[in-house]
Amino acid sequence: MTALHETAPWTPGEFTERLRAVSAERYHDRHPFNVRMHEGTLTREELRRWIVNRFHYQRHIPVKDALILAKFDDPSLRRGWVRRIQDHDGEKDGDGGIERWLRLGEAAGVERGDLLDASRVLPGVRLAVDGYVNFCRLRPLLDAVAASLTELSAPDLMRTRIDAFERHYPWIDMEGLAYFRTRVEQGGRDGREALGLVLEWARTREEQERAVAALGFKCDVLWTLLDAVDRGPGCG
Ligand SMILES: O=C(O)c1cc(C(=O)O)c2c(n1)C(=O)C(=O)c1cc(C(=O)O)[nH]c1-2
Repeated sequence: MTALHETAPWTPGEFTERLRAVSAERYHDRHPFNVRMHEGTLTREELRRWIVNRFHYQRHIPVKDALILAKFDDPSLRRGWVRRIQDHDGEKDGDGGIERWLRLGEAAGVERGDLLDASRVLPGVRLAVDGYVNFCRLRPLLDAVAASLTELSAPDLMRTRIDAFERHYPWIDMEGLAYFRTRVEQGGRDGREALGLVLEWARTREEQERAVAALGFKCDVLWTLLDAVDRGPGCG
């Protein structure tokens, strides 16, 4: 009896609560570096270091989404997911999220070439991003899609970030914030879509727990990335 009860699947409401609890406890909005960013106490050098290193994450998002895309066998699901790649890569040169992040860099005084130069990326950031890409490459579809559910928390973070940048970092050209403005809507839509898929696919308790663990792993990726940025270069 007890064993049966223990392994009974959560209701959709309970499952959603579990997922939201992971983000509430472990999302990178609570990281000390992010807290300082929003308080307005980052130096120019620290903010530029974050922009350079986060670009490494940004440019790998469409790569991990292509790996996820290859796991779908349903055309309509593929059609939905391919839009995420287009959001980042744009329809043509000069479009899309990666281009907007490059403009964010320029608005903060970082040359495009320095953003594109992967040799400037901190080792911890490289490992965190590799970890996320490989997770999506190697794990089942459910786990890979569940890992993207941090995006449920991203729109609120974007709104707070836009506000903090406008208030505390007037030396950044505000045109550069277009990346964050676009992600408020895109992130909300992506998060809702991914949640619908995860609720539909994870029917057993074991699958539900795997989804919760995947989201926890992704929170660790984002947290570790900020740890590395916070610590900064080890030498030089
Ligand atoms: O700046 C952020 O705090 C933040 C967080 C996240 C996230 O929560 O994973 C993403 C993004 N930004 C983002 O810009 C983005 O394109 C994105 C894609 C994904 C994903 O896992 O598919 N997360 C995020």
